[in-house]
Amino acid sequence: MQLPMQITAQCSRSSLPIALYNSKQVYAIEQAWFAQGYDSFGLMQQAAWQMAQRIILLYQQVKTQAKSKAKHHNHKVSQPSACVWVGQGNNGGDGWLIAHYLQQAGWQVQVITVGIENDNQTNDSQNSKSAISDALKAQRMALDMSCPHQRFEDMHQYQNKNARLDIALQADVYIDALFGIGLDRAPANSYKQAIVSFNSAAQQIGALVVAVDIPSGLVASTGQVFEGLAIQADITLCLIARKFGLHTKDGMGFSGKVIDIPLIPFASIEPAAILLKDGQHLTPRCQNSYKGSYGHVLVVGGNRIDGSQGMGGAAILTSSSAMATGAGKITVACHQAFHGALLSSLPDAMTIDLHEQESVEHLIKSASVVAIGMGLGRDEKAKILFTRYLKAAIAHNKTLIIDADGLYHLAALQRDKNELITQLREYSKTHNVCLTPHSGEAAKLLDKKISAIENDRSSAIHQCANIYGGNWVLKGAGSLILAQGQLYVCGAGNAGMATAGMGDILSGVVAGLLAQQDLNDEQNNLCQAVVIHALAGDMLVRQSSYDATTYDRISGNQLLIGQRGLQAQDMPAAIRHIMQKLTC
Ligand SMILES: NC(=O)C1=CN([C@@H]2O[C@H](COP(=O)(O)OP(=O)(O)OC[C@H]3O[C@@H](n4cnc5c(N)ncnc54)[C@H](O)[C@@H]3O)[C@@H](O)[C@H]2O)[C@@H](O)CC1
Ligand SMILES: Nc1ncnc2c1ncn2[C@@H]1O[C@H](COP(=O)(O)OP(=O)(O)O)[C@@H](O)[C@H]1O
Repeated sequence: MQLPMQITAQCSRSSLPIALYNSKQVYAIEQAWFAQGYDSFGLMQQAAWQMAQRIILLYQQVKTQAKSKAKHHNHKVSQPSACVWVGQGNNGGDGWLIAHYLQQAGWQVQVITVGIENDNQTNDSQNSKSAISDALKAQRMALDMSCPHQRFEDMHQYQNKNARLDIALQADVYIDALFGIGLDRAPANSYKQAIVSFNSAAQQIGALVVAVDIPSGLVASTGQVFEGLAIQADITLCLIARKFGLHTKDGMGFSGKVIDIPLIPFASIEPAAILLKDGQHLTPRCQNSYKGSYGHVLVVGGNRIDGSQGMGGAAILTSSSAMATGAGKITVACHQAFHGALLSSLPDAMTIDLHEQESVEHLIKSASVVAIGMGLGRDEKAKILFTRYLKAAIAHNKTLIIDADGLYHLAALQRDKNELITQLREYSKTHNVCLTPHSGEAAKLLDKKISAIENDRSSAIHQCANIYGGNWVLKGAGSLILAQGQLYVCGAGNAGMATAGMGDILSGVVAGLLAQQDLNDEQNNLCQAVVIHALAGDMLVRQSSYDATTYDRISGNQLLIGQRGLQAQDMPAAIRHIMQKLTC
């Protein structure tokens, strides 16, 4: 459902970083609270009461918006209704109590139970005693008020799997309380079917979908959705602490707008990660400065393997975006077949033949930052170049960005137990080395399957850092950044950016920012680069607070770019815009 402006504004980007926690940590926070003598059922009642109030408010906002849009107002006030789907755990307990409080507030409610045998029994022997008792207490409290309910397993949707759209339970709001942070395996049987039915029924009737704590099917600690199946929420009411999984991998796509319901104070637990949504302010340039004040980026990539078309575009994109961040000088060491193309799209850059090894080494010595690997190629000749230039960059104490084919060669060096990996790891303890794989590249670096990386991206990025040293970005929806041992999640970016060359653009932003010594550590670090890149992508598809008019490069006509068709070459203009906004 399209959410009204008031709701999106409530959840709009704030510049304050938000701490993210995994399930284990949230359970620990709860336990610490109970250890102080607070009652767990009391907390559940508090949670449900606050969520019920929030749902009433959200529904009023949706209703007001719908009315103002309708040509002929229907002034008849109808009783609002909610269909609450509950599972057997405490998340289900929250659901029962929300139904109870909404009913008390005059709503018409209908509870659909899943995996619950009858009114007085939960059927999961694995559940802890206290968890069962809280969920059961909640259930009994709702049933004592004659809360209407039915078992999903008895419904037509479940009985006749092929006709699941036949019955759509009418309700204004669909509330998902099937699973919370306790989900630890793929929903099967009636649970699986319930998630499918919930989504299709809610979509069919256009209900507002509210997830309790986390959309069911989404794993709080990883952002993974088992078998692609989870509740598609418009709004997630996140209890106690913001869950890591809401913001990375599948999380962003299933959670909708996230609203915090903090409930209890806590301070002593180190978060699993920090969510970044906005860039740091950039200090304006000093009047009395020259190009040398803003660094020299050397881009090493854009090769042409004998007989192939080559990958000159990668180097062009990296250098264009480095320039867009304000780097003072750019030299591109690429195959000479691309020098003409490069200069016609970026006349500000200098070029050198990638294969003139001594000259490139000489340039490495004078550059401030070396970005290596974009379109470098994966053949033996490219491997020799990579090894030689990497050694030169280390020997000359350069800030390094390694991406794309450079990562492929690193993985090969690691497989060969080449001592350059040990050297790199040691070097990165005292120098800035940034490595920016996507999941496929991370899989190569760790010699694992891509699915193993995707199932636990946080663990993958930590493993990369342990083996190779350095600061890392694991790219994708909700990119992870591991810098100086701290994990961050980029809360900006969109699926339009899933297109060729976007990673090359990111390398250029990292290189361009790191080259600018007039910016302090807060302003020119890896996190800042990832966020600027993502905000630029969002700006182009009008998904950010940095919206600006975009113009067609050739015709000069105003453009309305959507996610489909966003191109990497659109990015440098947007990056310039974000840089300017952050400087204001
Ligand atoms: N009293 C408390 O501690 C509070 C808990 N709260 C709620 O409690 C939730 C966590 O409760 P729980 O720990 O009971 O977790 P869940 O409500 O997510 O349920 C976990 C139960 O489901 C089972 N399960 C996991 N995956 C399954 C699958 N695929 N198929 C079938 N069964 C599966 C588990 O074995 C476990 O028994 C939070 O998300 C939050 O909604 C809130 O009420 C705040 C207070
Ligand atoms: N769905 C998405 N949401 C947010 N950001 C995305 C999404 N898909 C891709 N991106 C971003 O776009 C960039 C793509 O990089 P990469 O896969 O390396 O592209 P390429 O190899 O073609 O240059 C990364 O920064 C990534 O985080």
